Amino acid sequence: MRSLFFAIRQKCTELWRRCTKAPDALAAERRRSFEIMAEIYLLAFCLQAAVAPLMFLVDRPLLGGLNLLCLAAYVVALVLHHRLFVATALTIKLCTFLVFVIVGVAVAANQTSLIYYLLFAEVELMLADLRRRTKILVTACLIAITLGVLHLPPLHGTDATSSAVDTMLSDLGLALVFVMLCVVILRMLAITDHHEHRYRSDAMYDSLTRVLNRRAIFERASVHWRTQRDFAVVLVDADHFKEINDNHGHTTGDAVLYHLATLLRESLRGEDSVGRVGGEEFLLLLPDAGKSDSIAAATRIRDSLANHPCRLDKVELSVTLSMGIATSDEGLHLRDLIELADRRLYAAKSAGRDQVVAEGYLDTAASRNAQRLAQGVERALETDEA
Ligand SMILES: Nc1nc2c(ncn2[C@@H]2O[C@H](COP(=O)(O)OP(=O)(O)OP(=O)(O)O)[C@@H](O)[C@H]2O)c(=O)[nH]1
Repeated sequence: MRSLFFAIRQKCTELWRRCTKAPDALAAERRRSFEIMAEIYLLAFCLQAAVAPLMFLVDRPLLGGLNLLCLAAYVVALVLHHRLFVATALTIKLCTFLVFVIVGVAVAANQTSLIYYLLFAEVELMLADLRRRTKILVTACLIAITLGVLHLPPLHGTDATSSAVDTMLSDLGLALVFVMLCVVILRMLAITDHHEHRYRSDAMYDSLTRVLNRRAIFERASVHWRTQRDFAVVLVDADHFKEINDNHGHTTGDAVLYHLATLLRESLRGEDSVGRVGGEEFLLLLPDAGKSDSIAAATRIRDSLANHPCRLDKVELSVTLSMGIATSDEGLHLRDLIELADRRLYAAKSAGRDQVVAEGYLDTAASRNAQRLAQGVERALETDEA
């Protein structure tokens, strides 16, 4: 029974997600509005579907029939919304809704809740992806309609039973308006949160390897530096990577980069950071690590790569890594540290690759690559200070 409940719940959640998810092609700034409007259509559909049978039960067939009309209109609106006919979808929904409210007010003894439905229509209008001018114009129309509806002469009878039923319907209507407003606002916040997380993650992480991007890793390094925390930097570069691209294609090269990044991340501790700072070049930050700890980490990475070589289509691609290590006590500025790690990386390459260099080269002139990396640090520091 429990598993059946969970299975149904999962299916419903999946269906809800499928109906409300913005198409991938939709521009980032339009996704939030798209998703919240899709949620409103679905929510309105569910609530009115729940209320429709009640209308027939309490002998209000006209309202019940109008409810069914609304349900059909919401389905059409949702389909059109998904085809990005956003304005047409909203027009259909609003018009059907207005007919429902106007007729409802004319036949019901108690109009209060139906008037509040018009307020909800205004909320919907404001959230829709329409031009400001259109919103203002339609708002003016909604105000006029609301005032007009307030002065509609009631067509209902005045016997005691009918007014008790109408009061019950009116209370139910008001409760539904509250529920809709709460759900819409909470969903709106959740959708905004979700998109903000996504944008922040896109801004921080490298899209190919999912480790930190160049700017984010340098910013993190500058935070360690400013807080005067002891740390080590390790520059890691794949050897002869060009050959992998040349011999197996760029897509295979991408897969190898992804494999290397995953392996680096998995070989380090939780507080360490990995970032991609160039094509096949990664920067590791190891807080509280001295020279011997960082050499141990580098050895762990090389062992891990030896034990888990990159395999694609059952072909094993042999990749080795060269690394240069520097610790925070070896430079007066962060850029010195990065330059030193780069000189040591260069030394590892010159000495035949597939090795780790953690000593020496303190006085050698900076390589061009080191200057490029150091500029990255400066930029990260500038952004941080701004
Ligand atoms: N597949 C793939 N290749 C990339 C990417 N970014 C850079 N590269 C390639 O990485 C290669 C780097 O080549 P080189 O700088 O000559 O270095 P290398 O071949 O690794 O040689 P050494 O570093 O000296 O061992 C170039 O062929 C770039 O095109 C990427 O995102 N994907």
